[in-house]
Amino acid sequence: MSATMRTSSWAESADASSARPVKPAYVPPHLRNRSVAPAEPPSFVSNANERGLGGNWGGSSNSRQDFGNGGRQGYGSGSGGGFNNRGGAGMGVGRERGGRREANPFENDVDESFTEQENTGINFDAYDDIPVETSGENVPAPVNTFAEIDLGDALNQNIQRCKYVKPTPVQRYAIPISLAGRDLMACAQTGSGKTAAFCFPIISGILREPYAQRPRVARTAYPLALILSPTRELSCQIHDEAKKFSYQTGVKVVVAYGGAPITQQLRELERGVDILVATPGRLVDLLERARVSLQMIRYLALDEADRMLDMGFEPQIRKIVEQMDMPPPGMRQTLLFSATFPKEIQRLASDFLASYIFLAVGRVGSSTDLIAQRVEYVLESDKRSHLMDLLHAQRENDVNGKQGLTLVFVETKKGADALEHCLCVNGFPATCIHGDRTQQEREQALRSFKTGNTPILVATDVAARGLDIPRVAHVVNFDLPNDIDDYVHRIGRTGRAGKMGLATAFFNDSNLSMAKPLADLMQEANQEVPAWLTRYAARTPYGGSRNKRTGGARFGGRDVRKESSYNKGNDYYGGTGGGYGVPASYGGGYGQGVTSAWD
Ligand SMILES: Nc1ncnc2c1ncn2[C@@H]1O[C@H](COP(=O)(O)OP(=O)(O)OP(=O)(O)O)[C@@H](O)[C@H]1O
Repeated sequence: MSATMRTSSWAESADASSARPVKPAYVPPHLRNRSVAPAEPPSFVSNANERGLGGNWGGSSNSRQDFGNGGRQGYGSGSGGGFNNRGGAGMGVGRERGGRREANPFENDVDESFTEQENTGINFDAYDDIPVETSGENVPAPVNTFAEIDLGDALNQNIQRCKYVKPTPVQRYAIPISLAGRDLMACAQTGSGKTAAFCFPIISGILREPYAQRPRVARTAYPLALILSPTRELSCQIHDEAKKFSYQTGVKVVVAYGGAPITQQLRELERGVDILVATPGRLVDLLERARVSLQMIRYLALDEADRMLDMGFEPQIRKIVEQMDMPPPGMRQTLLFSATFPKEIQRLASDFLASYIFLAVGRVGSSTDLIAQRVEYVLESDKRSHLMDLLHAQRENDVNGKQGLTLVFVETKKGADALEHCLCVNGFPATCIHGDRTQQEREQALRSFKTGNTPILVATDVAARGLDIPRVAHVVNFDLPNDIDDYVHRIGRTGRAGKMGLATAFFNDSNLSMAKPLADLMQEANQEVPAWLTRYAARTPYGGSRNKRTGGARFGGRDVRKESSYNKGNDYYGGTGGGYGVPASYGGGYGQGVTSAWD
């Protein structure tokens, strides 16, 4: 067990630093003879090398103790709300195909240490003035209630079990569009219920035509739907959600992701699969072993689609979608979802779609914006002490004894380890997640964070997208990302499903390229932009094309087909008209006939 796990109470730990031989001990602000005000940014003419308050915590990493992992729970054996927490035998009342009892996926909900049910207190009024824009031909009308949609009794019952009272804006639009059989590119803000927006129509569609004849080839699975996501943890989360939505429907959901033993996943696949949730790497492996065939795929969903189609993942996605045996666009239904959709990614994505509808659901109206954003000028050398000041203040302000969770984003895996260590030795219970940790360690870290045992999680971007962790009260961008879209996803780990959240970013001269996009984004969200950031923004250009947001003031993306240059093919992708694989039927026809709806 790491030091983080051994710390029983955050409140005790920061003050009880004498209990362990830790060096250097964190000195809370009230015990220091110093001001705790954040460092002022240097003037633009000075070299930014003046030191702010606080000691140099950088030295502490040399004194790292070996916390080891000895006490960590084994893979898949943890209790309470863990990822891929399948196989709770005998708990459920349902029955899967093949006669196995179906575990009750709702049981873990009450197993969480936070007993308030997160979904009951959603401030849906905050969604009332949210802007919505749709484009494409014959856009189906949105609905206001789940009752208006014919999802079937079993699915409706599960929606009730999830305590979803009414659809979120993205669900109001995306579900009727998908049920009408249309391809969809949906861009909606973080934490707004996109998972259900693509899962409901898929489950409902499979239930409506459940008897598709599938080939009988020994040891090869023929799923009807494929949901791809960029990280293992997100795939597990989608799997957990999809299991809830499909409980007692007979629809079988299986997850396959790297870093975990493949044999267990193969066994699950052999038992039958309707919906396969997967990360691209493990899926390619399964396809190459001929243990999965995509021949029967009727639904393809890409969650975090812009991430899936950027340089890191695109070749694998093309291989899966275009070079194996998956039916082509038009023969399958394709649903792409994200909170951000840069233009160049939209162009790539159109290769996978047929006559699609673009849906943009904007941020919640400014006065009720759910995430309060702060940016503070903090020199590199002061970041650690400044973070500990924030964490300390947070603890002091905690009136009801129920500490919110804090997610701290750093740039590198080494940086994550070092910061976790520094926090631990200074009595702040922290754990970390990044790509160099084993899957077992990653899952344990998340579980410990989620349950509140370790209320501080230091993470690289592996945790930036999609993870839905209740009670994340504060996201700290200890190191700012280089891309404003990454910032949007990171801060979206708080303020989810109508809840309020706080996001603090540390900015210094190494983040100049982010000054303007950050200032613009904060202004759009009606956040207070510090005068010094405005000055930086005025002096520094955008940090490359990726930092020009496509969505303008209200959206995380806008339909690229509306741009006059769309078919001219003279941007940096270099193709000529149609070079993006845009179906001929588009032919510029989106200039007119574009429907636009405002909620
Ligand atoms: N109709 C609804 N009513 C109440 N809660 C809902 C509803 N739909 C979804 N939720 C809850 O909202 C939370 C966020 O949903 P989800 O994780 O799907 O967001 P997301 O849009 O995919 O976010 P991200 O962009 O970060 O991936 C989840 O806890 C989910 O259970």
